[in-house]
This record gives sequence, C-alpha cells and structure tokens, in this order.
Amino acid sequence: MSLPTRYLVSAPGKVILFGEHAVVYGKTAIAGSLDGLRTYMLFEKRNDGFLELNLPKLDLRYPLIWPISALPFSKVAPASKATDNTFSQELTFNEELLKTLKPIVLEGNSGNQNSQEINELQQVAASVFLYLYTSLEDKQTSWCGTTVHVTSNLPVGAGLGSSASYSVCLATGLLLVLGHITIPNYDERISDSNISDSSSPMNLINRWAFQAEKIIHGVPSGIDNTVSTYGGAVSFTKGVMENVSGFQSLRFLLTNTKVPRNTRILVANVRILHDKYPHIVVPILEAIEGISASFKEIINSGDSEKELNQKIEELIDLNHYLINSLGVGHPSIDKVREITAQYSLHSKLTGAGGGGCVLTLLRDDVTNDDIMRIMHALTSVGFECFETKVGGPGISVIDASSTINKQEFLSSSNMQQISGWKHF
Ligand SMILES: Nc1ncnc2c1ncn2[C@@H]1O[C@H](COP(=O)(O)OP(=O)(O)OP(=O)(O)O)[C@@H](O)[C@H]1O
Ligand SMILES: C[C@@](O)(CCO)CC(=O)[O-]
Repeated sequence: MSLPTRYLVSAPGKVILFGEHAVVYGKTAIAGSLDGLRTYMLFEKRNDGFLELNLPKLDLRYPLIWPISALPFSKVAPASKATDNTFSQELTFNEELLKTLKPIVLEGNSGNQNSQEINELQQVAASVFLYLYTSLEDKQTSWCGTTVHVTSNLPVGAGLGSSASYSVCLATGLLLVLGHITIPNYDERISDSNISDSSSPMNLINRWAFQAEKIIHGVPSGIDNTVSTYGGAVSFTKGVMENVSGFQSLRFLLTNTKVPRNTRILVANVRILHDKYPHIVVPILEAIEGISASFKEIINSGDSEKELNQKIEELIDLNHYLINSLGVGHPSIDKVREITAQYSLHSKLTGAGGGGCVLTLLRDDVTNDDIMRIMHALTSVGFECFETKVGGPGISVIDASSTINKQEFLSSSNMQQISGWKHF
C-alpha cells in the first residue's frame, strides 16, 4: 500500500469540571477538550528500518533510535495484532510486552555519542511509542521506519491531559503509518460521531490511546483519552460519553500552580484510601457524582445567568471540599482559591490534583480588567494563568507530504492555523 510520506497529527488536552477521581470508580464526570492547548506530532517516513522519537518537551536533548528488528514482535499474539478485525476486537493490555520492552527502551540511547540519562518520565513516553508500534506493526505498509517529532503547548503533568493527547496523537499516527486507517475527508468535526460505533476509526484510535494511558497512569478511567479523541464538552460514565450543551459557553481561568505531581501515584493513593475505608470513601465518590448530575440538570434548566453561575460556583466549592477529603489537595491549590476568592470567584483543582492546575469559573459579569487584575495577582506569586473555553475539535490530521516539513513543524508557533486539517 502506498501512503503519504508525512503525517501531521494533533489532539487537544482536556479539563475536568466535575468528577475527577470519582470517574475511576464508574461515577459520572463532566469534561471538555481544551481548544488552544494541544499536542502536535509529525510522522516522517524512513526507509532504513529505524524508529526515531524526539521528546524535547520532556527535556530529552537527543533523539532515541531503535532498529525495528529489535522489537519483540513474538510477544504479540497474532490474534491481538491490528489486522482487519481490530475494529471489532476488545483490546487486552499486554503486560508481557511492556515488561519485555523495558530494556529495549534504554537501548534507544545506545547509538548516541552524547551521554544523556533517560529519566523515568522519558522512559514511560518511549515505552508507549514502542508498545503501540510493536502491537500495530503491519508488514504490508510502504513505510520502513518512522521519525516522530513532538511539540505541545500543554504543560506536562499539570492535570490538563498532556499524557492523553500524547497517547491519542501516537495512536493516530501509528495507525495511519502502519496502514490501519486512512486520512479522513471531513474539514470539520462531525459532532454526532458515535463513541460506541466500534467500526469507526475514532473508536479504534481511542481504544489504542487507552492502552497507552494504562502504561502512563496504571488504571485510568478513559475519560482523558476519550475527550482528547472526540473533543467537545461531555459527561462521561464508564466509557459512555454524552454531549453537554451549554458547557461550551462557560469561560474559565486555568492556573498552573507549577507544583509537579504524578497522576499514577495520586490515583493509586485514592485507591488505597478507598480500600481501607470503603464506608467513608464510597459515599464521598457518590456525592461527587451527585455534583455532576446537578450540573447536568442546571446547565439547561432555563435558570437566569445569575442563578446559573451562583449554582455552578456552589458546585465548585462542594467538589473542592469533597475531593480534598480524598487527600489530593495541595496548599498551592488553596492559595489559588484564596486569591480568586478575593475577587469573589470560585475555584477547584482539575485533573488528578496534588498541585497541577486549578479551574476558576469566569462569570459573565467579570470584566476584562478584572481578569487582568486576577491574573496579575496570581502570576505575581509565581503561578501561570490562561483564560480558556472548552469544546474544541478532537483528533485532527493532515497529509503533510508536501505541505509541512520538519523545520516548519519545529518553528511554527501556531500549528492550528495551517490549512487543511481533516477530522474523522
Ligand atoms: N509532550 C509530551 N512529550 C512526551 N511525553 C509526554 C508529553 N506530554 C505528556 N507526556 C507523557 O505523559 C506523562 C505525564 O502524564 P500525567 O498524567 O502525569 O500528566 P497529565 O496528563 O498532564 O495530567 P492529568 O492526567 O492529570 O490530566 C509524561 O510523563 C510523559 O510520559
Ligand atoms: C484523576 C483522574 O480522574 C483524571 C486525570 O485527568 C484519573 C482518571 O480518570 O483516569
């Protein structure tokens, strides 16, 4: 099969309004894609049988390079290979493959003259790449190797789904490169794309991205990769996604406390608390689900703008206190709440917590001058802020064979402005 020689792929980060952590236990959460905050990947064809991964955002100064022949294809049972029937097939996580890849990941550095340590985060990101490549490899393709460049304007490890957008871009690019899906024709996202339609390319991308998220997060709910794949503003319960109209019109301030934390550890800590005190933690998770349910009720209730905002702010406070009781709060999050409260605004953590990002509702009566003042107050104590809306497009791709090369990709400050993005 003859394929394009270059693909450009992009997927958004996400913000969770209500229900993080509870969603891991099957409770409903409310989330949306982040329009301007995305990961971009350029996949370039090689003919030499090598795979190259560039991770500048993770401070990896030199590329990691592996010969395809070093990959443990024997660990992938033929039945679980991504052949024609992959669309309808349940994907089982391949622990054995991941274990076998561990030493191979480090060999990616061996041809490098310059010594560089590969830290834990970089190893995980490289494992995701090799895991997906080994699982999806198909000898029918005309690509005999690939170079992947990654850029992103999402903060890494801050609760905005950087790992999900990385996973979704990798899954999409490799499914394209390895000939399992083709570039779609739609210039705009099809809003009614059905998540449960297992024959759709989006469903396939989402399922492989979920496998990738398992490598990064351990036991994720799937909300991050689903929102990143499909985009939009949604409620999510046990893998089922539903559009929540009205959510898109809300404005938010995102504040990055810059306190590093690890989603895998935070999720695991909540699990320990849950297993130790089920009679206490289960009702807290149910109460958090009640918040998501209340939001869905009020967002389209016909309440006046003022009433609606007041109720959402009450829900933000309730969610903040409940989630703090699960041990995923942080003094930096309380500091953001304290500062925004001085301007009578309400905030809560978003994502896994433990630092990371904080979400503040910007009511319609908050003027641009007010926003400037609030941002100034937050940045002057070392935080970073940006205003955002939710609900932009999910995965987008371009046949970049003749449109964008590596130099243009690496130097572009606004990739979204490139014309020709296609949506599944
Ligand atoms: N631009 C990127 N390049 C390479 N790897 C990335 C990139 N962004 C994220 N990752 C991978 O994702 C990991 C960060 O995931 P983590 O879940 O801790 O943060 P997050 O996704 O930003 O937050 P959350 O899951 O709470 O939304 C990194 O360690 C790395 O493995
Ligand atoms: C903390 C969590 O609920 C959201 C992380 O963005 C984990 C998950 O849903 O997998």
